[in-house]
Amino acid sequence: MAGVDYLADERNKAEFDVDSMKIVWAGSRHTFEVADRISKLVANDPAFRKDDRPMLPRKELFKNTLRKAAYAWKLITELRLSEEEASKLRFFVDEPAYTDLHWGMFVPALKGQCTDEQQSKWLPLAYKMQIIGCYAQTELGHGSNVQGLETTATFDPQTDEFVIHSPTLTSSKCYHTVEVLCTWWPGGLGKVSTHAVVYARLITDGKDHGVHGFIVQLRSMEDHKPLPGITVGDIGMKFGNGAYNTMDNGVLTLDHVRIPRDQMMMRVSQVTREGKYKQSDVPRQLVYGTMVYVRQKIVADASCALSKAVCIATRYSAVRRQFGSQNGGPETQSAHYRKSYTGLIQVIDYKTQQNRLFPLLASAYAFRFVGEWLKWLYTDVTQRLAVNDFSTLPEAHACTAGLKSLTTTATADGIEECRKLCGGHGYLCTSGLPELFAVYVPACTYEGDNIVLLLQVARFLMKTVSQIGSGKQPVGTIAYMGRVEHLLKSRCSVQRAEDWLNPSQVLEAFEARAARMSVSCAQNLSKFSNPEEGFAELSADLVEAAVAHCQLIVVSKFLDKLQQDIPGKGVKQLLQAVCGIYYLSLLHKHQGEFLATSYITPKQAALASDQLRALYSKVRPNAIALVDSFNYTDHFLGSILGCYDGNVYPKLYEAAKKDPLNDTVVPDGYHEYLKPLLKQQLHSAKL
Ligand SMILES: CC/C=C\C/C=C\C/C=C\C/C=C\CC/C=C/C(=O)SCCNC(=O)CCNC(=O)[C@H](O)C(C)(C)COP(=O)(O)OP(=O)(O)OC[C@H]1O[C@@H](n2cnc3c(N)ncnc32)[C@H](O)[C@@H]1OP(=O)(O)O
Ligand SMILES: Cc1cc2nc3c(=O)[nH]c(=O)nc-3n(C[C@H](O)[C@H](O)[C@H](O)COP(=O)(O)OP(=O)(O)OC[C@H]3O[C@@H](n4cnc5c(N)ncnc54)[C@H](O)[C@@H]3O)c2cc1C
Repeated sequence: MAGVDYLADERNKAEFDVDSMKIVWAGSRHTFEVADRISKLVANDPAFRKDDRPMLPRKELFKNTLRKAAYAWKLITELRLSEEEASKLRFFVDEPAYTDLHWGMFVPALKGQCTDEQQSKWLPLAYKMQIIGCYAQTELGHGSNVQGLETTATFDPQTDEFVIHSPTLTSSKCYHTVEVLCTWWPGGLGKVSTHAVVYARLITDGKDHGVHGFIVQLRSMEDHKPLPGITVGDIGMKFGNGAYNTMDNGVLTLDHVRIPRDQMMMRVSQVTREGKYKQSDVPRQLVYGTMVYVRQKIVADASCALSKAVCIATRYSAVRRQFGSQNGGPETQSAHYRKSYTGLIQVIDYKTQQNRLFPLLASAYAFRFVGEWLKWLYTDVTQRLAVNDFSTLPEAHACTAGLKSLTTTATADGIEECRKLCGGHGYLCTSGLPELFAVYVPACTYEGDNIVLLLQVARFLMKTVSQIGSGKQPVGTIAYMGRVEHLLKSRCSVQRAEDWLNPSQVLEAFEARAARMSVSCAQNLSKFSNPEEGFAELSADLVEAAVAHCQLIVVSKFLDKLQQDIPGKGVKQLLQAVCGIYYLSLLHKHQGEFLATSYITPKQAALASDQLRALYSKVRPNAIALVDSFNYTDHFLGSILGCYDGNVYPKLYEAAKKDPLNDTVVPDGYHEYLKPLLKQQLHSAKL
């Protein structure tokens, strides 16, 4: 039944202005309008079809991605799209591709690590895609430990060149196996990139200066063949069908490959014509700047992935009915469902479903706002660096690392929970959830393993605690440590469930928990004579303290958002309820920590749970409108269960009919394998 909106009754229940919420979600009216226009452009163009991805063999899948990327570029140039519109177009095409790495890492690395002169040479080529680049840092044997990379860049003063060399095949002493030490993983490297930013140990005059970035041409601009000394290829199939296999993650060995001296990225440090190593007046850590940039982007992206999953699970939970009486249904049902499902319960009305779904819905909003704030922080630190103010760099590193870890872990887990929330149908590829999970889950690993990144946050926290009382006042996200004495002895004043809606009370609860966990770790660390040994021994506790600190940041940025002027009928009130669900569900989940640090009592924890249930009831009638506010097209969602009109069952049935296995009634292989088997059983039965 074309045109019927099976979720119309749900939409009519909304108590807030959805159009205004769409603007809040997008960040501004302008951003909303761009996203709305570009998403429809993509959705209406059959060239961007993506429902066939799980069924395509790798080569075809990959060729399709090349086709889509080339077509997208054609549109971008022909329609003269702005940088903002072009990046939205790539986003809504929604297919991992070499372009993510070209625009997402190669170009930012050139911008952040090259001198002005180098940028004026390389950036115009990259902007016009006359060269395509990737970010080649990770090696087969070294990913997290960047300082341990083994590729070398040795300066040859005779020729004014660097000789880039991957360690050769070396015999491993144990097991007598051969260990290959090469670059491994970079996206876009395997089959596409003409150039790479390669990270290698800089050697001048026999001295090792640590890891630096170099621009290396990989392939001929004439025939795309690897240049002499370069061996390059794809690393093979990854998790899931379709999914991230549209990306050519690659392997690279460099056998004494020569590049001109001016292809060392020289913003942070330089090598002179004479081979002298010079360090600029900037911290060495700026060599890692591209990772800080991308981690910030990944945080913003987490809310997109989680909101997609939540939109699917919420719409489907309103469509799906289980149990209940056959006689007399809730009065809000649409005519269609009243006829066929009278009295059956929408699964979204089960409190257990709400208890799993609504905190994820709230997390999607929370990550959106913290992502906005992190973008501001990143812009701020970049402006400071430009005028040699490096004071906020450690905080920016801790925030990007910690929030990248927190949001990607919660998002990956959340997508999987949404799959389960959709019952059996969630397991179908047509639900969109298996592919979303398979594409998303490596975000917990790339750009820094999430545990490794939390340990960076923990180091920052321990450093801050050790400086308390030294006169150095902590600022920014760590300012609460300046009030540590108060936070260690204060007690929660909540007496009624509604008191948990008081922002300053909530903030103090999260600050007290984070401060107490950090201080407790610091006290335990001080018992070790060797601090590094202590850090390793206590690392599990340190990770928990880091998580508490990062959750505090997300909660505080959500509360800050609510201090702003938010126009639109009922929008602010709904966001207050959503924010409440975010922090109260965290409080409930980590109750043990809030109780163990003695800031709250068991009675206050119970009151928090009461308030949380009340907020579920407030959000329930608004749930569909809250996910409609993401403004996702059916194309972008890529899910039958999440389709806008809620007409799920006929669509599932039609999609199943189109599966290649249903091309024939009798399957291929029947005559070879089934018939003889069945005949044999018939024969033995007769005997
Ligand atoms: C489908 C994509 C979807 C969404 C994304 C959206 C947009 C993004 C676009 C494209 C991305 C697409 C796909 C992703 C592709 C993935 C790419 C990659 O994975 S690239 C490789 C990334 N690798 C890593 O992240 C490695 C992790 N390791 C590290 O970062 C560091 O080595 C580590 C932080 C672990 C360093 O530890 P440490 O032992 O302390 O080393 P070091 O001595 O080097 O550090 C000393 C000193 O420096 C501080 N520090 C460390 N890092 C930074 C930094 N980045 N910035 C500032 N400061 C830093 C460290 O804290 C320490 O400080 P103190 O001395 O203690 O003060
Ligand atoms: C899909 C995908 C795309 C990628 N794209 C790129 C790319 O474009 N360019 C690029 O250069 N790289 C890329 N990578 C590589 C990625 O950056 C690394 O895999 C990542 O940084 C993790 O490093 P690792 O693989 O060495 O993990 P490992 O460090 O080997 O992690 C293994 C385990 O050890 C634990 N561990 C490691 N160190 C510690 C520690 N100090 N303390 C406690 N636990 C520890 C980890 O928590 C983890 O559980 C990509 C990876 C993936 C999966």
